[in-house]
Amino acid sequence: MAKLRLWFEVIVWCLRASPVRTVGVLVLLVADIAAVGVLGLCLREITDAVSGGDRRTVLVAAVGGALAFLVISAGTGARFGLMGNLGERVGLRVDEEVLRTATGLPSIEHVESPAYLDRLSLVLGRGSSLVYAALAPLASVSSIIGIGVSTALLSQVHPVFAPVVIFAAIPLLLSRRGERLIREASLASAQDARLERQLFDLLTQPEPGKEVRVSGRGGDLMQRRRNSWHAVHKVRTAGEMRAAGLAVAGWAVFMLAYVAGLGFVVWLVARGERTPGDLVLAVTLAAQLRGQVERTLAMAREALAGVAVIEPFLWLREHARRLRDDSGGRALDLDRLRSGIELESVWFRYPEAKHDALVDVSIHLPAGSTVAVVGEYGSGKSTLVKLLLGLHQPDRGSITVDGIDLRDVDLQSWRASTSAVFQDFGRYQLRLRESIGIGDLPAVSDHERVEHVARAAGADAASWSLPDGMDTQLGTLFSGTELSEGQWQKVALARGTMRRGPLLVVMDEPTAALDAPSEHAMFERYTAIARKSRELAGTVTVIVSHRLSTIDMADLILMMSNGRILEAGDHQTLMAAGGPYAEMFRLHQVAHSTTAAEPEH
Ligand SMILES: Nc1ncnc2c1ncn2[C@@H]1O[C@H](COP(=O)(O)OP(=O)(O)OP(=O)(O)O)[C@@H](O)[C@H]1O
Repeated sequence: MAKLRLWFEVIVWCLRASPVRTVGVLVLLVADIAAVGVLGLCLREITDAVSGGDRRTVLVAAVGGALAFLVISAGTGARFGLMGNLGERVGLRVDEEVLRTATGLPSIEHVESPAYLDRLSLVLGRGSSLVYAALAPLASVSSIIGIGVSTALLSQVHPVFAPVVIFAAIPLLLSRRGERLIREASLASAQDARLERQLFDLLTQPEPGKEVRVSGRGGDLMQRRRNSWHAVHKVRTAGEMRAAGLAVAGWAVFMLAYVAGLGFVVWLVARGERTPGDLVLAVTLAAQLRGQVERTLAMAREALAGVAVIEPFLWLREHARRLRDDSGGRALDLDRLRSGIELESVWFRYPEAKHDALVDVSIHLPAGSTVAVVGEYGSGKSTLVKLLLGLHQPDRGSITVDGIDLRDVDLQSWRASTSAVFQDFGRYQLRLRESIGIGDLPAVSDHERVEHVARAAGADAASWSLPDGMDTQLGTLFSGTELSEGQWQKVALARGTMRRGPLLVVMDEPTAALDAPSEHAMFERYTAIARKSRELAGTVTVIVSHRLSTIDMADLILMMSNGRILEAGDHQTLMAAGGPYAEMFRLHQVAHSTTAAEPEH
């Protein structure tokens, strides 16, 4: 049912994209049905009229035959050309829908799910195949009628030709089976294909490329890429070989029947039971029948390529609909936090991961507090903040904001009440003003506010001597000015503070690219901003950091390990408790004093 609906939808997209081309394809399909029969009949008339000396019939049949030949020879090419053009236009529409789905969903579960990514890689850039899938049934009907007309005319030559269509259907059926094998191979190798693509990007793109060159891991990565390529190639080649074997077998059956049939008519003509015109008709129709079957197969191949896109396309749609339904709820209507954010027995595991990333996490983050999350690598700090932002949903347990469960809230409205800066921040190659302003889209043209935020974050066009001040184009993509890592980070920080009075501010290692003095200055500035937000909206500010020197001023420190909160409290309390936090702090101080005591060379 969903497939039928999609079929109608694609036909409507085609008509909207180009009514002339769509109708052109349909007209050519109908013309193709008649042309083969007309050509055969005209050739028979010409042969018999030449023997009988009937010049007028020869002339009329020659014109008819020429027109039919023109439709057959030029029509198919023209039809594929028109369909290709329609495919490109509709492909854009399909890509847009997929991208809108990918970016418009409230959570990011989908972009971390291999099942989703596999489907996405099969659909993106291949939307045009849907046009073939939608028009192919019509083309197939036209081809099948054409084959029927040819068969009926051949039966006129001799009834023994009536079952010829069965022989024409054998290659069709075997080819369909072959295409299914190719499709299965393509899905089975999608994950390796994605890995191969990723390794290729890693080796060729400038940012990761630097690291690869310095570390000298280029050869190893190339070997891995080669292995992935071979894995993909092996599965796909096996599928293609089996499909080719089936196609050859189908054609062999058809060709045997074709040769035997023509031999039979030659024998009938030799015995004087049929005219030479009948022989020409049989030769023409049988040859054209082969062409018709070939065209039908080509159409079926295109259609199946489209079907290979239909399944993942419908899957993505359904997946997006489910995620949207799951996240449906009322808008969060809070102008300030009174109690705070409460996590109660929260468990979370990434799709297809083997371990829980969060294990039974329960904690109250009081309104107006600054919370620092610390712990070793992979202990669950980023996962915790992603759940707080609603980018993932807990598998068990709940997160409530002033008593309202985030599960019952329209996540877009919660997102509108939050600000976040991540370690892997975006480098938006826009003008500096826009790159900061998009942190709060409705305020992107508020120059005064953008400049104030930029100054506060140290993303100051004047001190960076940018050629066009705040209007300087950033990045090299559009011949703009490239910024240093630290400068890009300051832009990201400024963007993260554009929103006024957010209820939650998240900083997931936002200062990792800054030197120690810049980081210190940055935290002083952000503590002041957090204080102001706290008065305005009871904002909870969550800072994830590995640098203990920057977190001892937090009101609440969460010490994480293996997805659990081991300890929670302020710096003095945790130090007095002498637990894992105190131990980590002591080791940090020892390491720091050892480094400081080392003689300079
Ligand atoms: N997208 C993902 N898919 C599967 N597992 C993931 C994913 N992201 C993180 N994990 C796993 O979840 C656990 C917690 O990861 P998380 O990124 O939250 O740790 P972290 O404390 O922020 O680490 P770091 O300090 O290195 O940033 C780790 O075991 C990690 O391997």
